[in-house]
Amino acid sequence: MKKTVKVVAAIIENENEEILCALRSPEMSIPNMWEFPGGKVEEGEDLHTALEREITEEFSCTIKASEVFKKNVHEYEKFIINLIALKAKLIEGEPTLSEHSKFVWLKRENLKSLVWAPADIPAVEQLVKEEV
Ligand SMILES: Nc1nc2c([nH]c(=O)n2[C@H]2C[C@H](O)[C@@H](COP(=O)(O)OP(=O)(O)OP(=O)(O)O)O2)c(=O)[nH]1
Repeated sequence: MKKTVKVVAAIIENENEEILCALRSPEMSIPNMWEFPGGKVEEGEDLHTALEREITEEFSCTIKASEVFKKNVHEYEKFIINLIALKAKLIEGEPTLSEHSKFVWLKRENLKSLVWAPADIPAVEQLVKEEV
């Protein structure tokens, strides 16, 4: 049976209504695909704490996570992902690359120009439709 992993992802919006998009590196699972940065929720951890921890680990900056924006369960070849995307704001520092290949800040209308991890598509679609 495939394992289900619970993953939180941050939709971090800046003051220009741009959203942080990160490219998974060739060494990561689901390589060379764009995602909303985040990672796996640890045992006993709440969603907000998990997300804030992951962003500090991966981007050396501090965010404040807010509401859940979109949930999606997606079956990959090797596992099932329960992806929970939360809105977030940068509260300290600027994102710095470590594990990812690159990151970009994009306006909602340009999000579909990237090749997204399949599990992220519903969140991308909802963001493109969202009124700001
Ligand atoms: N962080 C993140 N992961 C995503 C997204 N969409 C998607 O399919 N994934 C997949 C890629 C990975 O297989 C998994 C999350 O693992 P990860 O590698 O980012 O998390 P982690 O840092 O906790 O993992 P690790 O240290 O155990 O490798 O979920 C997304 O938008 N954000």
